[in-house]
Amino acid sequence: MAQNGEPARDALVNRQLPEMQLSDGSSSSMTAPPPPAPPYLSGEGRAVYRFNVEGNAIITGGAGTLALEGARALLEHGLSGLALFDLNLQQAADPIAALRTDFPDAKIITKKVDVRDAESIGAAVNETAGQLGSVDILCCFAGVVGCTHALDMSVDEWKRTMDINSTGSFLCAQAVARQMVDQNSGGTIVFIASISGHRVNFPQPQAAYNVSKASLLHLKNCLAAEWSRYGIRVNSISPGYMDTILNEGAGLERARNVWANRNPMGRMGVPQELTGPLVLLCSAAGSYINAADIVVDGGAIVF
Ligand SMILES: NC(=O)c1ccc[n+]([C@@H]2O[C@H](COP(=O)([O-])OP(=O)(O)OC[C@H]3O[C@@H](n4cnc5c(N)ncnc54)[C@H](O)[C@@H]3O)[C@@H](O)[C@H]2O)c1
Ligand SMILES: OC[C@@H](O)C(O)[C@H](O)CO
Repeated sequence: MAQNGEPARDALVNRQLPEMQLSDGSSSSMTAPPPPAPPYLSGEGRAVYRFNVEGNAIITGGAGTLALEGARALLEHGLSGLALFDLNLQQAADPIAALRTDFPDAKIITKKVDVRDAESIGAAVNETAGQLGSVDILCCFAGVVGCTHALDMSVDEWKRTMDINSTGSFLCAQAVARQMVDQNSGGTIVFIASISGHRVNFPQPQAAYNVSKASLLHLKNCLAAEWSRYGIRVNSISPGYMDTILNEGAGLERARNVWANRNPMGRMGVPQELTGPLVLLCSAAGSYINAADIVVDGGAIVF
């Protein structure tokens, strides 16, 4: 029953969750993590304050264009510590240095990590927790794209795309969720999926990429269902065509015109346009957003 505009919080806490069967044959019985404390509508409970980003984040593909823009936004909203994981950190030496200059109070570290390598991910997550004190947020941006007709697709290209975009995101989420469960502090995980996971890209042939991104949309549902009991929210963002290096070369010049012409807004997106949803999902403003996908594509998906 609501009183003074606030939910009856007592009714929401100490709720027993349905038991879940574990892999060792036992079952877990847990109490639901509590909702945020009141006041909801006044003072620091106001929405504007709920967009503060607290704790420390790991961002994979952290040397990429969209990831660096996301990192900057999380730091602007209060992130204390940031670990950028990428295979090729050198490509982003300048923007990473700029983040360190612009956010002198934040601890910013980098780790060379291949998201296909479970062992090195585990070690890097442990080291990050040691260096920053905790891991509270994971954003999985690491990804690759290829434009090969399905008739010509090699097994190696198919596997590489799936290994990095799909399995790589799972391995990072698993390692970070293990850390979050040990911390007993909950957390939030965001996969960067794509509108390519919702529909088939046109005009470029991208079966492997499209399927890898579709897998993330359901993976976030599965992990949200399993990990909410530990206070871990799992969501995704599906960008449309954004103006980044990923969409340059490889014969994509003609495709760029097609994408803009088929978009109700008549243009591609710019990296900054992803940052609002990322901050929402990584802050208390998103505390009841779970297993959701936020499409950021100018309306391309319906056109
Ligand atoms: N740009 C777009 O239009 C668009 C649209 C939808 C989704 N996305 C997704 O957003 C993410 C970021 O895209 P971007 O445009 O910033 O591209 P980007 O190429 O700038 O960034 C991708 C990053 O992933 C890193 N990476 C690749 N393989 C890796 C591996 N095995 N281990 C660790 N890191 C690895 C790269 O080094 C690179 O820094 C990708 O997952 C992409 O699929 C992009
Ligand atoms: O659907 C948009 C993308 O995921 C991506 O930018 C594109 O398909 C890469 O060429």
